[in-house]
Amino acid sequence: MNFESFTLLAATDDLGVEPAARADADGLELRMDFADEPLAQLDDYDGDLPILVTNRPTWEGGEAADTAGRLDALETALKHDAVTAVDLELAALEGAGDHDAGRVADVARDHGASVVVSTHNFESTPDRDAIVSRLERACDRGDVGKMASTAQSPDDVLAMLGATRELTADGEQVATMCMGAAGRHSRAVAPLYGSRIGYAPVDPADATAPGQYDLATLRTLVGQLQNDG
Ligand SMILES: O=C1C[C@@](O)(C(=O)O)C[C@@H](O)[C@@H]1O
Repeated sequence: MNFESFTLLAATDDLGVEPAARADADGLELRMDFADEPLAQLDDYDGDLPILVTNRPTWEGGEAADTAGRLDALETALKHDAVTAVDLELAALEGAGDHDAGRVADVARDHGASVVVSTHNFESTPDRDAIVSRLERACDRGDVGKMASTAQSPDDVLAMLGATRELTADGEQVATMCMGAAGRHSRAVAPLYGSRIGYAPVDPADATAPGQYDLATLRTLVGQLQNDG
């Protein structure tokens, strides 16, 4: 996955959804922190879609303990040919937590995999300049800078879309979305402003974040809006 154009990922904790995702997804996001035996799942995987692996620590809204083992698991996952991208938290790359995530980025590059550097806010959305500044730091450390914030108003979504457009115009690769009910439509609209990655569960009951559309719906929405252009 090079993310040179919009890439829609089926977000999941179960690689068994791959056949059902093929019609609408460009790849899978395996949320290793949500999954049962994620490395065994990767050992058994024989699907067609490429995989981005994420192992989100508890301090960034996930379920993985902040241990060296969390990063070790990502490094082991990167040894699988189907794994062509990895998500690393900006905070982990900038020294938060107890372990240096930079070693995972090095392994990713050794395997020709893309590095998505992510940052999340489950309470609010910063102003546009703060979004730009934080995403620039993320872009400096990987191939795509990603922000998922929580919108409380249409103004929050406007700030995220404006930042997305600004950074894209500057030549940066970003992935942006606003979580929650007020931000939900940004998942369909942000790609028109340059966002490179979307996340959606095959089954809406299996959402990995607030406000996600199901995969088929998001593919339809983005496709129709892109065709309107
Ligand atoms: O960081 C992201 C984005 C996301 O939180 C979303 O809002 O769709 C979903 C997560 O699975 C993914 O790792």
